[in-house]
Amino acid sequence: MKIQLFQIEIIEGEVEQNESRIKALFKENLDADTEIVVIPEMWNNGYDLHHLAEKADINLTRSLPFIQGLAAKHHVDMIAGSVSNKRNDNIYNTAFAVSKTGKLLYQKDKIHLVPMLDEHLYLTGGDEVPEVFEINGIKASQIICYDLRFPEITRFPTSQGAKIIFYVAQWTTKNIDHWRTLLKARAIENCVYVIACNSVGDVNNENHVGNTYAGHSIVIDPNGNIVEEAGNQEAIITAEIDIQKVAKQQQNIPIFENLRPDVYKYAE
Ligand SMILES: NC(=O)CCC(=O)C(=O)O
Repeated sequence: MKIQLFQIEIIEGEVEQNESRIKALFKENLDADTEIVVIPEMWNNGYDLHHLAEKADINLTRSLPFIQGLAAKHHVDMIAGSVSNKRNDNIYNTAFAVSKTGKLLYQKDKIHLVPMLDEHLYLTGGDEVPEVFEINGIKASQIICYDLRFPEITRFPTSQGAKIIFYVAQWTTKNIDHWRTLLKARAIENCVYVIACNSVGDVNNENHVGNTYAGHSIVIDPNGNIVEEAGNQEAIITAEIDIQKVAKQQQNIPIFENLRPDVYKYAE
């Protein structure tokens, strides 16, 4: 199965510009036999957090039809990154996925808000754990950026049978080693494919000047091997994955048979 990741710069506060860019990439860079396209976190406004009250989407009324139109036109399933999204007087960082027929396959809010980008000052965290859903006939789940640091929330969909975990991100260069190490760990500890799409470009959030988004979008197989990885500039990753490798790895290392939730605990 062929998957493409669009590692792009998100222009902060410029929804129309970001939409036009994504549209153009579909026209110019999508391979005819690609089954799933992945785009980064917060692709509508980026981290233009001061203006989210005016600029965030409202209950996906703009972003969802935009992605549905692209998916249907290009006949491809979409891991549609995430967008800033107003709902019930709160603003969330909402991930979603759409099928090639335009069906909304999945929608969840980022749970843990990233203090290093002041997200917690402007957004509301979701309170539902990511779950498994089916995309292109394969069980998968979709997790947003900083939530990668909390392994429990990957374990839930993988224990439900997810074979691919998609991470959508605007992860910064300060912690690029964490990005690569944690993504590898999630693949190895769950024996699944990890497919992670990051952005590039400067962080313009005024409290974080000098920081940049790190790129290094990556596809990692269930044994922790890197299938494809981008550098720190805009790039399209094209990767072929063999989903049978998940079952083989889970037979070789039967972690899901050996789980002991009756023993695991947290300190109060
Ligand atoms: N957008 C994010 O959640 C950024 C997370 C990040 O950079 C990190 O180090 O964690």
